[in-house]
Amino acid sequence: MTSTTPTGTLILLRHGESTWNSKNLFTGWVDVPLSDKGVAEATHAGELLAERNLLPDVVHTSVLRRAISTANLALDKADRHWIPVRRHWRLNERHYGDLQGKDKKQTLETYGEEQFMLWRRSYDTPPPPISADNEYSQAGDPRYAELGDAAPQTECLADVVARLEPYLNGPIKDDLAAGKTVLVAAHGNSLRAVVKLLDNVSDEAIAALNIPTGIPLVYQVDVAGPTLKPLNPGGEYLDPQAAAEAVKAVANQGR
Ligand SMILES: O=C(O)[C@@H](CO)OP(=O)(O)O
Repeated sequence: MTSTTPTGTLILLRHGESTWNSKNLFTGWVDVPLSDKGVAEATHAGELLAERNLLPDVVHTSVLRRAISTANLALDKADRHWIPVRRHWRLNERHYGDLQGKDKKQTLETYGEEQFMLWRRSYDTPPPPISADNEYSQAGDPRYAELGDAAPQTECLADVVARLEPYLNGPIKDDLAAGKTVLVAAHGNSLRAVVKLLDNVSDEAIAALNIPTGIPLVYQVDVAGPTLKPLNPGGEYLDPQAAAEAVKAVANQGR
């Protein structure tokens, strides 16, 4: 008797370049729009999906407009603008605490390489928390009202993994298990958290893993167990050459 593993197709898409990516500012939960280049990247992502006939049945996004706009542009290009949408703050970018709105190069110069990289890429050192009167705080933002005092004031990647895991192995896995092709439009660090969970990347190795803007990363996943398991570890970028170049640029931000 042959047994087949129930599998699903999970497409991860980091938003196209934002206006603050182009200005080299720490962004986190600040709700900035796409740049013109980001709009073009998001549209191109839709072309790549259509070319490969990878047509999502449902899309999950964060509650930040750079991810929402990216999903809309890509899906429109792929003629899938009509599919159901689910949004959740658990897919948001890492909250960057008091660094939100600060220039990456200036931060590197002020605090030095070691502190800069600890805040930016260490697994468990969060930046200092943001205060409620900071102009880039999310205090009072109605989209986070349900969180109350639990709303983060800063996060390290470990915090993002912890808040994202129940969503990945909950609503996203449920859609995959129902046979749907799932698009997740999210952010550099929330997708690093997804990749860490899927590929079981160590706390040390995840520091060197960067996600490029606007290039779909496709995983085939086993949906049978309690947690998603990739059948193609590391996934497949639909434009591997562009992805490799863009990954280097993300790694070098601030320099
Ligand atoms: O500023 C941010 O929110 C993120 C993503 O753009 O930056 P970094 O890659 O430095 O973590």
